[in-house]
Amino acid sequence: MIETYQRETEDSLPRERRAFLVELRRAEESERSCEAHLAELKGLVGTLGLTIAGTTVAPLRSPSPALLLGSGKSEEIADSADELDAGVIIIDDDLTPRQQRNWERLSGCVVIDRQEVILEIFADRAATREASLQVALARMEYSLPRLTRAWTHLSRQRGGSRGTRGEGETQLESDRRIVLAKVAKLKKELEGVRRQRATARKQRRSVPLPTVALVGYTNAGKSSLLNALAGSAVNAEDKLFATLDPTTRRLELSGGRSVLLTDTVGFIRKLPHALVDAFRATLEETLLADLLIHVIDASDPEAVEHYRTTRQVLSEIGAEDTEQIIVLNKADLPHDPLLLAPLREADPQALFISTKNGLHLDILKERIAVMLEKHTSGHRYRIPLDRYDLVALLHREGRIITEEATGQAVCVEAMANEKVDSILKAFRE
Ligand SMILES: Nc1nc2c(ncn2[C@@H]2O[C@H](COP(=O)(O)OP(=O)(O)OP(=O)(O)O)[C@@H](O)[C@H]2O)c(=O)[nH]1
Ligand SMILES: [Mg+2]
Repeated sequence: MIETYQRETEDSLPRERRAFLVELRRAEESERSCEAHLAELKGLVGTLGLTIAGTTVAPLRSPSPALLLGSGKSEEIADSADELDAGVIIIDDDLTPRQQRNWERLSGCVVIDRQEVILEIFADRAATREASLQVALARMEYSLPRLTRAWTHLSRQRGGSRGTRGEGETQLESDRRIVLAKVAKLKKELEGVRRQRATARKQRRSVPLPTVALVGYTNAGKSSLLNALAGSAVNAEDKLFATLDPTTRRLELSGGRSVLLTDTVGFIRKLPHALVDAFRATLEETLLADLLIHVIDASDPEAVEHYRTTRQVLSEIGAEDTEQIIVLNKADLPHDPLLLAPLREADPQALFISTKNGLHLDILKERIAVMLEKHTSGHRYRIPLDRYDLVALLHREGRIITEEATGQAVCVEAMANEKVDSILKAFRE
């Protein structure tokens, strides 16, 4: 069934900003999850600043190499887009370069697949040099086999210039060479930026605090949780992919313990591989963490699928074995306990929280402290006040867990390497 939208929004934007959305429904997929996917796609497309002229759900039985869908259905979709005056068709799946080209020929529209939608959003969001370079690289990797398309990127079309079509073999070859040269240049520049970041991380690590990374589906509330726990003001918005760069804050736990808490980029169903590759360095913050807090929007009917997607991306980057605390966020909103049962099965200790009203944040902090205990169990030293140089040494070279001044001595619980420990041996308790 083709669903159309009200005329007023239809008339307000030119044809090239009006999109017709196609959700594919595979045999094994339930109607409910298909609807949820379409709702998510609408959110993504809205984020891109396009108007939705109409939507349809097309059953996908056996994928065709030419158009993915059968030719009859494809023509029907192209006609609907035309009737609704949509200049963009968005298909919520991956299209091969050939399928995309065929679709554009068939419809006369710009035809965009899911990967490109996500790439475009990342491109819009990228604020730092590193994020911009990473996204640029991912986009080039995506566009390289698609150089014969009428428009390489939506943004170009948004900018109003249609770009010249790479006509003929020679034009295509020179386009390829240009793109490859750009890729090489970007990679080199990225290397430089990453080296800087590695240095920054090393400096942070030289105050060796345990690290905790917030991970989860986009819009789950990771940045909000960082703000609520660490009292910071990281950008948290009802926007998909509000965060592209990791932000780290110090979090004080009970008993004078501290940890470093890092907010990271959100994940999404079918996250383009090119992006996972490009963001590998950023995602390293997750990989190197001692503990992950997996944030789930409990009010989202797709919470379980979001959980699985996040697990899958974590395993893609090699962080699947890192210990996790599952938090079911937005508990202040209505949620269905039955729907969430698989999550409680995966982690019987999964904790309902709300960053909005502060529910259970104290318990979460306790839980973090307990989980990190094993990373922080060191020795207790009783250091006389006149040997404050040794306390300073521990501060410099070790990881302080607790510190307390008592009369003539300072009692420090700390992790230290063997060398430092041997210097302090006489003061061990
Ligand atoms: N009702 C309610 N809303 C919340 C809660 N936590 C976060 N939100 C809202 O959810 C939206 C997304 O929050 P963010 O913290 O930006 O989510 P994120 O996981 O960082 O998202 P990305 O950076 O896009 O991956 C915002 O509009 C928040 O205000 C909560 O406990 N309850
Ligand atoms: Mg965020």
